[in-house]
Amino acid sequence: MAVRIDPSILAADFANLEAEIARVATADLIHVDVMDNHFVPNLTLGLPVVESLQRVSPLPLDLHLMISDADRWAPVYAETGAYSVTFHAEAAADVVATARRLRQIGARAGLAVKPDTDIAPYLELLPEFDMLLIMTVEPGFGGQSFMQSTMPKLSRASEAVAASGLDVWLQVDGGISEKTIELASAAGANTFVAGSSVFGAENAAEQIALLRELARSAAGAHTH
Ligand SMILES: O=C(CO)[C@H](O)[C@H](O)COP(=O)(O)O
Ligand SMILES: [Fe+2]
Repeated sequence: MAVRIDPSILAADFANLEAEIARVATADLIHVDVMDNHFVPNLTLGLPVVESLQRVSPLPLDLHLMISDADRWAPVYAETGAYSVTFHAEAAADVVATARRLRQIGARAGLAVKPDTDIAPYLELLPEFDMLLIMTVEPGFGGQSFMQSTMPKLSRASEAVAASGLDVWLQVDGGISEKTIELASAAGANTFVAGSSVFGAENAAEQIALLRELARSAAGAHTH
């Protein structure tokens, strides 16, 4: 089973992003948290920085938009050439129309839900998405504790994806470390965002390898 590790640059040195991305070159994707101080109470980076990262990153960019008015802005971010654009269900008026726009532009379309948002209404829309992001912390800040209470929702999504036969990735984001990744993998996640646990490690490549190995072995435990 494919396991993807996506370091979140929220935990990197923002003055040296190109060098920081080089430290995690053995990962699969670079996770970029865009926050607008409106949808979430924090402000990170926007289009000019995403465009610059797009020019220098050897790995595909996985944009996580924590911004209001996702219907309007998600396609604009996709136009930067990003590999994947994930927007929040809570921030979009028409999730299907927005996902279709993203795919038309050539990006993978991801749909994110906060810990308290039910995933059930979106599971019948699986063919419209390439990825579901089940947040495992309240979006807004790095370094928070993994919320195990989100695991039943992840299992439910995993069962729906398996039943559909579609290759929709299941991503988790928030508090993913060597202590929590097996739980998320056993519940069906295959795409793991890790900020502080990767960028906070002395040897980021070793930490990525460890997370990958733990996720792989725990995935074997998962049965539908
Ligand atoms: O979307 C996010 C926060 O809203 C980040 O991607 C996430 O928090 C990663 O940080 P950490 O691994 O340190 O929890
Ligand atoms: Fe994120």
